[in-house]
Amino acid sequence: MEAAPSTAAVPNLDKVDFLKLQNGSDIRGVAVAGVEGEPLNLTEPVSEAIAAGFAAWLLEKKKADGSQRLSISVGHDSRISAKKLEDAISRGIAGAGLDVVQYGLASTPAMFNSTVTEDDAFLCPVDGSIMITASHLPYNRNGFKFFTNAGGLGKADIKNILERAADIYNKFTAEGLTSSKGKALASVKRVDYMNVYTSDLVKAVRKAAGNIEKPLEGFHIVVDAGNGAGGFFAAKVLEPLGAVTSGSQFLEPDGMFPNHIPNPEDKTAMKAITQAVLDNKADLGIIFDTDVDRSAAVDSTGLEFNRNRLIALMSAIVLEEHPGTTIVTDSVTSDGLTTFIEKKLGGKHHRFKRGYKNVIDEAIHLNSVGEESHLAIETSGHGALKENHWLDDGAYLMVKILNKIASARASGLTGGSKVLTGLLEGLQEPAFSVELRLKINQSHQDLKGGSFRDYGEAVLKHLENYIDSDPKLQKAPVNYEGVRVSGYGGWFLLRLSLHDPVLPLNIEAPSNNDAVLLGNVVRAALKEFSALDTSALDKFVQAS
Ligand SMILES: O=P(O)(O)OC[C@H]1O[C@H](O)[C@H](O)[C@@H](O)[C@@H]1O
Repeated sequence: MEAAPSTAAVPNLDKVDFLKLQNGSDIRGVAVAGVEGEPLNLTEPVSEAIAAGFAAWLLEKKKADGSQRLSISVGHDSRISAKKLEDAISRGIAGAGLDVVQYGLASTPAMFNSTVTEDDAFLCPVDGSIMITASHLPYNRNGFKFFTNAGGLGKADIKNILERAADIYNKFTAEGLTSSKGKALASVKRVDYMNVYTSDLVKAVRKAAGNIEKPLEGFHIVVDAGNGAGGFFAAKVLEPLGAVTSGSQFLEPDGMFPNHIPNPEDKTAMKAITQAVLDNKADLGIIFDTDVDRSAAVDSTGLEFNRNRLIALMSAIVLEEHPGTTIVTDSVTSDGLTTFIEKKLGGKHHRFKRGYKNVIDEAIHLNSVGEESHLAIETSGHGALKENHWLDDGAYLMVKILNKIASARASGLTGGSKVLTGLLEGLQEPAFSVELRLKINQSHQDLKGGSFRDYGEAVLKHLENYIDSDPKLQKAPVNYEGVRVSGYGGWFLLRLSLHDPVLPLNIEAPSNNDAVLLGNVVRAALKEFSALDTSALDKFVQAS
């Protein structure tokens, strides 16, 4: 970083400092100081510049000619840095001459929805939208997700915005920053958009149940929002539909996340909602991540509908509506899921890559080339339906589940969540499954100054050749990511992480012993790669 010229209003930053904030199709950084080794990089001026960069990108995209004033909605999750970043973002947008519509506490899917809602009274549709969130990451982080009515922005757009932001930032003057404050005060409007969004969810369930006002009457459903932004689901969705929600927990927003990480992939979080269901003798439990684009559920016996089971459940629901359709998932899904989707449900399983944007884009692509697909879903709990604008929406996934129990009730079936559990009949689940994350040491001499991605690719290539020489192992005939191999009654997948210098290794097998045999194959194949930290794998095979 260069020294700041004395006239600068902000410390000087290079373009690369901005580009480091990119995390796939999101922006992520440190917004709260005080954690050792994690210096602040998502400051207020940086955020203001990023918002101005988005505004400039949007003006160009929409070819706005000045006759129409564009507007951008801004929402946030429960993080402690939310308010200051909301102000900074608003200044960036207003400074660029666009209107700002603040929603306050909101969910990521609701923000996208505001670009497609037709409702003048709520200043909708907006032209663009920004969600301030860092999903399930620790309290000191924050970030941004951007939307237009075409969906979430992709990687190339984010890079473009960050490049613009770097230029804008380095031209900030003290007067400019002061004047953007004035402009923001004048052009910010506040709207209770979550009311519109939640009433749409309520309408969807009522309609699916045959226009019954309270289709969930008699159901006891507990919600765990993990102190993120999803608490609205109990009072604004479930209760108007007639459900009892007592025993729901951690609904109050608290950016220190004092109870558990709001993340349906987290074991402690799943344990917490399961316990709440059992303690309250509830029919169903629902859990969200911080910004409500991911979710999972729990049936009345404590069976978790997350990961492969959530995909199986959603596939069963979607395939009833669209027989034969293709279900696009991420790469770490079980073999049993493929059998279930294809043999039991009569659909097609397209096992693609990890990353919610990847699976959604792939489903859109399949439709464009004539293969019908209605569901794109990841084991992480991200899921999107064609009928819902391919919007990655954890709350909508739960609405589909509620529709199922409400319509079962309407047609005279009793038994609460049993109708859901019944849909999973025939799903084979592995007796043993594990994910081990093998780190690449980026400063190791073996990288020879190259990127960790190049090194990771070399590891994968070597593993692939190694497998070819072992007749007990078979490479997956169709595979889009990493090296997936069957053997010893199970399978493993080694792939590059989407963002980190890590090779995640997933193993599923009929027993712990078989999993160790598979682990040993990988260990033997990788032993010469000294920049790869295989201690997690060593520990796994030695302990077993
Ligand atoms: O590749 P990994 O490190 O396992 O991370 C993969 C995950 O990254 C992010 O969290 C994305 O939001 C997820 O959609 C994706 O599944």
